[in-house]
Amino acid sequence: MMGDSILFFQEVSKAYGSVQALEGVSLTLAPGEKVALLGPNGSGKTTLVHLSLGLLRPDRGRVELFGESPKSLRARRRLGVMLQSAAIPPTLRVREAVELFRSYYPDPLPLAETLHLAGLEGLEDRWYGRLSGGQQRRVQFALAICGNPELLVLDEPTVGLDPDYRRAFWKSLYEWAQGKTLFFTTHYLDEADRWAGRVVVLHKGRVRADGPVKWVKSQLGGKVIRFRSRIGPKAFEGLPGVLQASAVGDYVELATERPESVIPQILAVDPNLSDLEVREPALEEVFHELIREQA
Ligand SMILES: Nc1ncnc2c1ncn2[C@@H]1O[C@H](COP(=O)(O)OP(=O)(O)OP(=O)(O)O)[C@@H](O)[C@H]1O
Repeated sequence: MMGDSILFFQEVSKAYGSVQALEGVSLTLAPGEKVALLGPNGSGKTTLVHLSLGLLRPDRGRVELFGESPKSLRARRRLGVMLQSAAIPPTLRVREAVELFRSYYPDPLPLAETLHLAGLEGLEDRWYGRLSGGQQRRVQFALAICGNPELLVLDEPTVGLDPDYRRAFWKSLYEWAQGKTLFFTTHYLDEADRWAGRVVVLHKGRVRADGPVKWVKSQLGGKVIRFRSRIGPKAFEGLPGVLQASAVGDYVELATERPESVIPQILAVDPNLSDLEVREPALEEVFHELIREQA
């Protein structure tokens, strides 16, 4: 395996019948990394997560968790997991569920701290099956962190959470996750942008981009020039160095690789433009571009 990696994939492929879900995926997670796994529906994210956890076997290649088979009990005791669905008995009370899961781990978090981090205070005596979908998600989060694991794997953890709790969830997670390794999938690109130090973009079962968020953003080499103008985006579209022009609310936005050469030209087209700024593209813009390139 690679050094003291937490998770290691080497040339991993997995097919379901004729559907090639993953193809030649290599990936290493180092201790303490916060990694978001992104990709459109069906790109192979859940398959990759399930392989990491030993729930699936690769057809080809190698998967190691803490340097061992993901099926090994020793490796699993260092791992917390929150998947898209959870088989938790409906008549188990919240406190009982957390106590049960804590008992699987050698050095669990205190019960009160777990309940606090997951926002479950006041719900301890409720049956799991009688909770709302969002509350059940909180219980699943509590079960994922209650063992105080070194690696936390989360598959779309914030689906079904309202915006307030989504924010609270990430805040709690980060409070807990100092020094831990985090691997999560999400369709909310703002979550990856804000909370991951590194993003891996999957598309059609292959890794399309892998690196620090800033690096992935610079992959396309682009910047966005934004300004207010009475003249519409069409007037700027054909200028040399402008890749794309669009109207966003009152603003015109231009994608370019050479803002320094484009700015004098746009000032020549509209000397009265205002609120000029040059910014990095949002992860969302880069993501769609990366996928479009490969379509
Ligand atoms: N058990 C299965 N049997 C057959 N095909 C499957 C199975 N599980 C997944 N697939 C297919 O494998 C591909 C990858 O699916 P996967 O669930 O890994 O994607 P995903 O990126 O997690 O998608 P989503 O964002 O929709 O959750 C898809 O084409 C999917 O239809």
